[in-house]
Amino acid sequence: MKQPFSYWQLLPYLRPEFITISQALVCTVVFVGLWPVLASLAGLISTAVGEGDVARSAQLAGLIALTFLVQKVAQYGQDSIMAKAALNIAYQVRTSVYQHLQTLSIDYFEATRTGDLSYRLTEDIDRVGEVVNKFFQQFVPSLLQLIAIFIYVIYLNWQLTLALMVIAPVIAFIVTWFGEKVQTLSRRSQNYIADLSSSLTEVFSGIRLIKAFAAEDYTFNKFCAEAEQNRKARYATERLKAIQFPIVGFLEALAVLLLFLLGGWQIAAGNLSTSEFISYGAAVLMLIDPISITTANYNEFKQGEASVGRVFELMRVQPREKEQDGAIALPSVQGKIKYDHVWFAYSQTKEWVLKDLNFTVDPGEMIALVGSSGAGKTSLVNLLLRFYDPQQGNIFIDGINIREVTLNSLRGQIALVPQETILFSGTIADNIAFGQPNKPLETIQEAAKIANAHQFISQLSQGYYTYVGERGVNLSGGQRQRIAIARAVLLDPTILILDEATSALDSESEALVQEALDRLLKDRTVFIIAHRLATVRGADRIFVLENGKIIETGTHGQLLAERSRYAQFYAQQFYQG
Ligand SMILES: Nc1ncnc2c1ncn2[C@@H]1O[C@H](COP(=O)(O)OP(=O)(O)OP(=O)(O)O)[C@@H](O)[C@H]1O
Repeated sequence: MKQPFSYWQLLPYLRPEFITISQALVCTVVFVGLWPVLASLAGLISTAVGEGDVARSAQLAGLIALTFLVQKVAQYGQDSIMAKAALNIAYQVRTSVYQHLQTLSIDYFEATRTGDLSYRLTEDIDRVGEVVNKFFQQFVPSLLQLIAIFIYVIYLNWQLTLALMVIAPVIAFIVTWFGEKVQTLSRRSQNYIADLSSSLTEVFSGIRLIKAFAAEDYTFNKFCAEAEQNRKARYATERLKAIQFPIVGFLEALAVLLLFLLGGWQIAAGNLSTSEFISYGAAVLMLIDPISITTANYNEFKQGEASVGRVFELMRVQPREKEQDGAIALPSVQGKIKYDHVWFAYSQTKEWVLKDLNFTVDPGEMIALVGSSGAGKTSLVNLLLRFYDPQQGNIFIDGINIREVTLNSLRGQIALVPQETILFSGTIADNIAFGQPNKPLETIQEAAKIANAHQFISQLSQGYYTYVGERGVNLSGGQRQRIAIARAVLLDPTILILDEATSALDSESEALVQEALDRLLKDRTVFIIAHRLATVRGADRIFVLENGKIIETGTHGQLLAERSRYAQFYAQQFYQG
């Protein structure tokens, strides 16, 4: 489907820059207005030189130099002020798109290729900034220059101007045609480069799997095919541009020749003096630059329109889990959780993933969720964080419906420790205090001590200031888990959701992680997606999920005694443990 887009969408971002742009335009008017003055001075000095009048020639030369100087200062003002406005606009667009993306639901990011999103936020927005800059810095001055000089040449000799105008529509038609073509081709090649960037992100993040499956050739061939598509599309655009410029240039040359012929005719007819003809010629030469600049700009604007479209398309995506109007901040809670006849389906599949969940968890209780893969454990906890909303039923924390509270206040009281610890680029301290930049180092260290992480962090070369994440130090699985635990300790949530790591740790590391977890879980309401025997045994209650339903609840001992489904599951999953 073709998206409705145009540069009008940039208008709200131009408004705050109104004063800056106006200042730049004042400089533009001075810059442009001096062109006809220079053309007429060129006519006068050529006559003075022709007459051998040295004094007048020198006087005029001084005047011309001064005019040029003023004009160039005005040009500097226009360019520098406009660059500032354009960069401000790109910055505003970039930050508002980023802010908007943050409000979107998890499923949007699951369905969208991250490479494509990054491309839109970087390359596309840069192009938007460039277009705004060129519009005011080049296009508007060139257009005004065209208009000013045009009025001047009509004033000098309208017959000559009329004749020259015959060629202008031909050029305009050819320029427009090429512009449309270039836009179509360039949109295609931008899509290909976005595909390429997404594939690269996938490949680099899945590099272990690719190597493990010896799939290098397969991914290389896929990469080559995508790179080839991009090459072809880019070449088609470049070839078109290569034809466009010579054709427009040739037409311009023809126009100049025509000028000489017609000028001779007008001088012979007594309608034009030689000095005026020289001014006329100088003015026409001054037309060439703005014509080629507006031609080039037109193409860039067409290309840029594709970028504007791709950027603002993101702004039109609406979050699915919205805050209600008048949502209140969730007050500090005790941690009583109630699922009241909750039914949930993912929007893509529409099949019920959770069916009529109905339970209450008391403050400080630890619930282990067990069940086979796909039973709905992750979905159950996702609803508590409002990553998704249930289609039927409601969830309450301390009796407050979570749909009625602000997302920040809800999520601020729940900590999530995922199976895989994600470390962001930054120091270890930044990672522990993730999202809480003002925490003092001592508090961070306290959290790390509780999480059994302090010792190994202190042994790193730069301690808490050691860089991790991309291009940072490598940490073991157990160390990463303890950083994730420290993160949760620092957040000190009332409610904790823990997706237990499945990968086996060596026994020393396991003991350290377990000890850290025991401290973290104390006195909080906890949901653990349990993969280990020790966890299910230690839970106050176990919920056994099957096909989106809770089929059994109870303690480990109770459930085993009942010869339940849990007992079978236990035998299969944990017996070896
Ligand atoms: N984002 C999603 N979009 C569509 N369907 C999904 C999504 N996430 C999970 N599902 C489906 O929902 C069902 C429940 O998945 P869920 O991840 O909650 O199960 P789980 O018990 O946590 O499984 P596992 O132990 O493998 O993580 C599965 O059938 C799964 O395919």
